[in-house]
Amino acid sequence: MHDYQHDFIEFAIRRDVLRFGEFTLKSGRKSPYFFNAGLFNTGSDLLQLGRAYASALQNSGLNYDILFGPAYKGIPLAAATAMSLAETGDDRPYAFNRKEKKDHGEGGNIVGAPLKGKVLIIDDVITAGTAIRESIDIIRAAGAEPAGVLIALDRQERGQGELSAIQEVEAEFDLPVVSIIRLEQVISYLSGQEGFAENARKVEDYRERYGI
Ligand SMILES: O=P(O)(O)OC[C@H]1O[C@H](OP(=O)(O)OP(=O)(O)O)[C@H](O)[C@@H]1O
Ligand SMILES: O=C(O)c1cc(=O)[nH]c(=O)[nH]1
Repeated sequence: MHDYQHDFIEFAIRRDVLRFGEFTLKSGRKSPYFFNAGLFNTGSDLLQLGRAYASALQNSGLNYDILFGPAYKGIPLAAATAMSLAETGDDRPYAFNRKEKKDHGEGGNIVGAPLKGKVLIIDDVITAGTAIRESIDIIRAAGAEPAGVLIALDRQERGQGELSAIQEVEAEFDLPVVSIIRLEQVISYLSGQEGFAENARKVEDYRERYGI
């Protein structure tokens, strides 16, 4: 595990973004853990979050021309990542969409840099893949091509079939999906921490049952 991944898990637990208990997911599954990126909600959270996304992106070696954050939650994520990349001397354009088309002012539903070349999509999580499919449609409609997807946590669990929604997106669009952390790293972190043994066991059991 890289330092930025270890630090990100501690950061997420500290901010209650990563919680342990019993949670019902969109899928109806009962999960012993939940990741709520909406609780990264201060300026310093955004700063640290942007740095974690930027580290994951640089570590991935992905080749891209522009960052794209799908409305709404992807917007601050793409902006924070672009700022953190710039801090490291890697100044990239970024853009985002409006959910509702605007017909006054400059019009259109893309804001920021023009969508050109290889576009990297940044979001918090992929559940069924709907937001990513919509982003790919937007990118292609602008004459650009998707380069990959960057998210915070990969839960590494099956969707309806044998694959996870992330694996389905990778296979359907031949597109890499990179995450800051994966569930297996959360488990490895918990296993090494005093006071987390019970949570580690429950998360491992869940992974046994639903994991990919
Ligand atoms: O893979 P999916 O099934 O699409 O689920 C994941 C998407 O859902 C959430 O956003 P949401 O669509 O709720 O919009 P928001 O960002 O405006 O909250 C989340 O931020 C992802 O974009
Ligand atoms: O599957 C979900 O509903 C889900 C899981 C999770 O950890 N975080 C989240 O925002 N949604």
